[in-house]
Amino acid sequence: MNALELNGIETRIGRYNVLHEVSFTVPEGGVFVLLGRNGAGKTTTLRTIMGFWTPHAGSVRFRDTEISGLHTSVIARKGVAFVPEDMGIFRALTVAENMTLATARGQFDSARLDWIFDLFPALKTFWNTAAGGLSGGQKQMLAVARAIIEPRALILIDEPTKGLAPAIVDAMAEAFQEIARDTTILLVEQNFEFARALGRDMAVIEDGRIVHTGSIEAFAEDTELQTRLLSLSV
Ligand SMILES: Nc1ncnc2c1ncn2[C@@H]1O[C@H](COP(=O)(O)OP(=O)(O)OP(=O)(O)O)[C@@H](O)[C@H]1O
Repeated sequence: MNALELNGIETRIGRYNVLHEVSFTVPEGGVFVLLGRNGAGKTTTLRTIMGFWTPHAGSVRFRDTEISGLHTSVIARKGVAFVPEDMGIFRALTVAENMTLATARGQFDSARLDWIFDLFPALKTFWNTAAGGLSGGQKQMLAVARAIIEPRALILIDEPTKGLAPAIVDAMAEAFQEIARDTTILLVEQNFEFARALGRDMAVIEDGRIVHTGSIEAFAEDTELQTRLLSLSV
């Protein structure tokens, strides 16, 4: 069974057709990377999966359930979480309060919380600090921690390394590797080295269309393809 399958997705925002026949399959387990230039449609794809946009055609299957057209809260309850690019944290609330709000019943499973503290020790250190006072990397860690405080089958993460220092990016990569042991991650990234360190399979989106799918290692070795699709030179 696959974690996620998009088939012929068309998403319209206002008068604009943003996604055109978007199809790709995310296997269960590990990290799947969606790459693309600015404005290519990566965020719209994640928002469509999460039910913030309803596609006017096509299907989104999460495991064996059709989820397109369902309300975001229903999709979340089925085990899908979203870490948006703006992180969606409450700056005036403490780390503890941000985490509590992300739980299903306002209570922590203590073993799970310990696991999160091992992944992101800064969250334990700043547990009673207002989230607005955290560094950019710590805010991103909080955003990811909120998404995994309850067990999830699939998390959608939008450009988590944007603007972060290299040492923080390395810590994030380690944490994602651990998270991906029992959760499928669909990662939108522009940092190809980060994506490559984590990912196994990938898709490239351009002008709202999927223009390439395959293994990330094959893509990493094909510099001509990278330059053509992403203007990358690695
Ligand atoms: N709410 C909106 N209203 C109108 N147009 C939108 C909206 N959201 C996205 N778009 C348009 O859809 C296209 C895809 O945007 P999207 O944010 O999905 O791209 P992206 O690949 O995530 O880019 P970035 O890397 O810059 O975040 C862009 O042309 C954008 O202007």
